[in-house]
Amino acid sequence: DMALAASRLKALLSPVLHCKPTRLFARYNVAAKTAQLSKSGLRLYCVRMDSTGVLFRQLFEPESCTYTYLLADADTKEAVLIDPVLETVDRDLKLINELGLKLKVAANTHCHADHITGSGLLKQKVFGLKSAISKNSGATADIMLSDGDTISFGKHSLTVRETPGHTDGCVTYVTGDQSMAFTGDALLIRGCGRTDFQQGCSQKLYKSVHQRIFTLPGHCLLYPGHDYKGQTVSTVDEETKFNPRLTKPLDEFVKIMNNLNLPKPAKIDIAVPANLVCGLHDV
Ligand SMILES: N[C@@H](CCC(=O)N[C@@H](CSS)C(=O)NCC(=O)O)C(=O)O
Repeated sequence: DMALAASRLKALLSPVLHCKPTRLFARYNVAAKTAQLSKSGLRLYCVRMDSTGVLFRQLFEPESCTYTYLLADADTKEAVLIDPVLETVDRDLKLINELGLKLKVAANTHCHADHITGSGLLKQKVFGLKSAISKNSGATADIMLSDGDTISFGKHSLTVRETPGHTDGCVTYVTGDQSMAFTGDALLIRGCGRTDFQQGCSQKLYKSVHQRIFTLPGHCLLYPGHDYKGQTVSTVDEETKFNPRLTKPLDEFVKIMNNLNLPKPAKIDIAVPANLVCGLHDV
């Protein structure tokens, strides 16, 4: 009957549309709405529960335009938080508690320069929580990650791919089925992380993206560490076709990166030292 057909269609379309239909409207003109949304206290996030039973939330911190990602095993309730932000720790914990999840690991994609990580404060608030960061980051954490390491949550896991270039310690976290990758600041949607401080190197970044991210399956969903225009998700196929920087040959890419002329992140002088020790609250 019609109801059954409609529910089957919805189920079929769900992974394609990715967001709950009501949230799809928020995708349009999101840049113009971001300030308004944050003022009204509404959370801008994307929802997914795929057939493998990974529960997923994309959370946004509007001051630094940082994405935090929550992934959990829907059965065991074990959860991982990628790139938590100090200012939104209570929001994240509220959601984690509402969903009945057990937060096991707070994993950073790198030592951030623009905001303070929430890992240290989370460790104070969640008994047994472990922090994780690349061993090449210069920072301290409970779990020091190397290429190929995995972070498990229930029957699921994230695999570490080292993607240096924005910083030496940048990593991309890839789900076990390679359907999602969390690229931090190595690859942004139609952009990439800057390479003008913290060991930044445009040649290294180009190699990382081409060899470690663009080699993932074309349908792999790419979730960046930031977005300044309201974009939420991309795919390997899309970025290999439309990324205005990384589709260029290496020499042109290097020229683009040398001429970005971006102002220094406002919080760099407090964020970097704090993030070397897991945020203001220490490991
Ligand atoms: N205005 C922001 C900093 C914006 C910025 O520099 N973003 C970084 C990632 S955070 S270090 C970046 O790599 N941007 C690339 C780009 O093309 O925009 C602030 O003051 O915090």
